[in-house]
Amino acid sequence: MTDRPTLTATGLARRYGRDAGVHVVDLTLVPGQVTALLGPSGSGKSTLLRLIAGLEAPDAGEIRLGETVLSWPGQTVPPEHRGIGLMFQEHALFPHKTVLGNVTFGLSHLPRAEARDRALDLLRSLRLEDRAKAWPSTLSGGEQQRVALARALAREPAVLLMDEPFSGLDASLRAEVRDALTPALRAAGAAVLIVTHDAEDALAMADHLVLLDQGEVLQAGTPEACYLRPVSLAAARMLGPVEALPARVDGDAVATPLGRFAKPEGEATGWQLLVRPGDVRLADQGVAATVVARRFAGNVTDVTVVMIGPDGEHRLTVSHAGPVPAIGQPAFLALAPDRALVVPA
Ligand SMILES: Nc1ncnc2c1ncn2[C@@H]1O[C@H](COP(=O)(O)OP(=O)(O)OP(=O)(O)O)[C@@H](O)[C@H]1O
Repeated sequence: MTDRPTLTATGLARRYGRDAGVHVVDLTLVPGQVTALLGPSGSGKSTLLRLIAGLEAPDAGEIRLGETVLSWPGQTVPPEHRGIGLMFQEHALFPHKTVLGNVTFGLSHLPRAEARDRALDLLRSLRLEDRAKAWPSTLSGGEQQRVALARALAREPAVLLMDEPFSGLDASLRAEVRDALTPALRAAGAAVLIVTHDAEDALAMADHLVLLDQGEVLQAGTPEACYLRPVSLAAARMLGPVEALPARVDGDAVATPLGRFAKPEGEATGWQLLVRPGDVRLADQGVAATVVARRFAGNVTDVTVVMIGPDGEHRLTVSHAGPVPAIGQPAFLALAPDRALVVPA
C-alpha cells in the first residue's frame, strides 16, 4: 500500500446567516483510520462534509491533503480533482451494470484485467465475490451498500467521505453491515470520515470521534475517552442518556447527592455530577433513596428513585440487572468513583 496523505482542516468556517453553518472547526483525517462525525440534525455535519468534498468553498480557514491546499477562502479544488471518494445516503448503483461492472466503472484508466482483479479483490474483502455477476436489483439493501462501498474504494481514494451510510438499513441489518464494513474500511488505507447522527454507529466504528453541535466541535477523541470523560453535559448527552445532579465545591472535592467525588482540575463557576443510567448500582448499603417507579427492560430494570438531600429532592433513573425493590420500598445507591463524571455546570 502506498503512503497516503493526511487531510487537515484548520480554522474552517462556512456561515449561513448569523448562526447556521460551521463556525471554526479543526479536523484531521488520518489514513487507515475511521473518524466519525456525530451531531444532531442541523449541527453542520453535511456542511463540513461538503467543504471537505469540495462542493463548497469555506469563508475562512483551509483544507490540505498532505502538502496540497485543496480549499481556502472563496476557492476550492473541484471534487473530481481532490482524490476524495464520496458515498452518500442514496448509494444508487447503475441498474444496467452487474456488480462487477459497477465496481470497475471508475477504473477505465487501468488495463481491463487489472481493473477486474482489483474489483474482485475488493468484492472478496466485502464478502461479495459470489455476487459479482448479479444485477443490483437482485441484491439486498445491505449487499447494495457493500457494492457502493467497493465502488468508492476501487479508485483508492486518499480520503473517503460517507454520509449516513447506514440510514437506509433496518436496525438488525444495520449492525451486521456496519460490523462487516469496518475492518474492510480500515484495511483499505484511506482516511475515512463517516457522518452520522447515530451514537451507536459512531461508537462502534470510530477510531476517532468528533462531536459537533451548532457548528462547533464540542469534543474530539477516542470513543472511550468521549464516553468516559465527557467535557460537558451536552457532549455526554450526544452519546446516550445522562442525568445531571448538583455538585457543591467542598475543599478539593465536590459534594453531591450520591456522595463526595474528586473535583476536576481547572476553574468553573459551578460543577455538576453526570450520571449514566447503567453506572449507579443498587447495593446493600450506600445513599438511601425510595423507589417511585420501575420499568422492565429485558436484561435490566429501569428503576426511578427519589433521594432526599440537604438541598431538596433528587430524582434519578438507574438501569439495574437483578432483583429490584417494590415501589415505595427503600433502595441504596452506589456510584463507583471512576464512573463519577464531574463537569462544569
Ligand atoms: N445552503 C444553505 N443555505 C442556508 N442555510 C444552510 C445551507 N446549508 C445548510 N444550512 C443551515 O446550516 C445549518 C447546518 O446544516 P447541515 O445540513 O450542515 O446540518 P446537518 O448536521 O448535516 O443536519 P442533518 O443531520 O439534518 O443533515 C442548518 O441550520 C441549515 O439550515
